[in-house]
Amino acid sequence: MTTVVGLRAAARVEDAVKTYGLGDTRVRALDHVTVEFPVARFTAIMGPSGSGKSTLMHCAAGLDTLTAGSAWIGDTELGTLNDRRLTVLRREKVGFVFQAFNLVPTLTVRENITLPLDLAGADGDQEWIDALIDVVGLGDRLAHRPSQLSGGQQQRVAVARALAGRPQVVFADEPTGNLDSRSGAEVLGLLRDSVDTMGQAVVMVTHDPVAAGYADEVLFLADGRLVGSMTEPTADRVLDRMKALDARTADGISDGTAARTSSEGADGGERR
Ligand SMILES: Nc1ncnc2c1ncn2[C@@H]1O[C@H](COP(=O)(O)OP(=O)(O)OP(=O)(O)O)[C@@H](O)[C@H]1O
Repeated sequence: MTTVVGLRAAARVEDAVKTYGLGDTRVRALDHVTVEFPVARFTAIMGPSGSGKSTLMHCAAGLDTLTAGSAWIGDTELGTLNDRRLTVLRREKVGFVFQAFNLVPTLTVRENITLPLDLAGADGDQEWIDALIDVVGLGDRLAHRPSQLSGGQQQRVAVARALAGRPQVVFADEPTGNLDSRSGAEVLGLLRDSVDTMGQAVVMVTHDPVAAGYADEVLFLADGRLVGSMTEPTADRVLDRMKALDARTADGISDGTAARTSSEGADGGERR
């Protein structure tokens, strides 16, 4: 089992198994995965297509349920919550950033940013909201609707919205997938800043080695298993590792020993 010495977990899954379908069509999307997402750390999840990245993120974020094992946000095990309490926990403790921005088209920029707080009936910390608006650089666009913004600006609104309620953890699913490289860099810089200056926990699924290079640690999945990790990643090193994983997947190599332990993961991948 993975252990993170001295780092508090904002979210974690333990011995997570997720299967889809029945009989011949049964797919094991997660195969006994144990991982922690610490406070004040930016974790990227990478792996070949179909390796289980989205499934891991969705189950860790309470958007989907595990077949076996447990998922936790802070001290709360998600499997113990009914639908209503799970919805409240997601609203109060989790921030989401999606590839497609998912802003509400009829609301202004400011209304989109404060939406999670408004839904929770909370006033929020206005100073904090103003600071966020400042950081995302959209102070002169607050009365605009999303359709009046560029893709990069829309995603910056989405990041501000995810951070508005100071959630326990932010999950970002391909947040730069629809952006050009400059806008992508701005969004990744914002996520990075939220980790460095606010101690935010950020978990990001990405196919992009450059995006993964912004993280503190990259976790690699293959065939539903955690097969390695890399701390202090660079785009080049991540790309090399992905090439090796893709080759391994293409060869159909699955040696059954992929579940990671704390000392596994090349490149000094032991978790800090
Ligand atoms: N709702 C579903 N029903 C059946 N099988 C599913 C479902 N969702 C995912 N799967 C299967 O589970 C496995 C993992 O899928 P997942 O979407 O988590 O992979 P991924 O690594 O995010 O892939 P990609 O990089 O292509 O988005 C795949 O084999 C996929 O076909």
